[in-house]
Amino acid sequence: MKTQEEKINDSTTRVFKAVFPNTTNHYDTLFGGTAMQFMDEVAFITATRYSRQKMVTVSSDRIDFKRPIPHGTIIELIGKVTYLGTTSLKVRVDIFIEEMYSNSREKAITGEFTFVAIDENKKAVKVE
Ligand SMILES: CCCCCCCCCCCCCCCC(=O)SCCNC(=O)CCNC(=O)[C@H](O)C(C)(C)COP(=O)(O)OP(=O)(O)OC[C@H]1O[C@@H](n2cnc3c(N)ncnc32)[C@H](O)[C@@H]1OP(=O)(O)O
Repeated sequence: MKTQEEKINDSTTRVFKAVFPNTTNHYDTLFGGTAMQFMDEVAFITATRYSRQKMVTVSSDRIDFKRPIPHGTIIELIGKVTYLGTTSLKVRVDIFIEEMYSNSREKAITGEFTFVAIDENKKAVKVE
């Protein structure tokens, strides 16, 4: 039986993507809405890997866009469970920018998402 800390570590989810022009706006930076979609997906995967239950998004908390993400960079999204409630849990997702041809790396976006575990009748159930 895993401890809560082991479950959080094991469910921490890292996804890399290359930022190509099909995801960028007229400033040549990643669309904010596209970043939010990537984050929701990584948060969902993290919540599901933590609980192995059906999870739905109930809320997205504040999302801070600290740096623009230029095309031609690599981004890493990291999702980590930060809070466990009774039927809900929170996942923080950070996006880091890496330049392709140097070791430069900086945090660009941070956000938090709340998920609720549901049963076959779509009712909230305890997160295991
Ligand atoms: C063209 C290309 C397209 C590509 C595209 C790709 C998309 C790539 C993205 C993929 C991403 C996948 C993501 C899939 C997941 C969905 O998409 S889910 C769809 C969106 N979400 C929904 O439809 C959920 C709708 N809401 C509900 O069904 C109900 O509110 C729920 C979730 C069953 C909860 O029911 P309820 O009666 O409100 O429950 P209640 O007992 O009041 O609260 C339950 C818990 O939620 C908490 N809670 C309730 N409201 C809130 C709130 N506003 N804030 C924080 N906590 C709250 C409560 O505090 C409680 O927590 P605990 O104290 O038990 O821990």
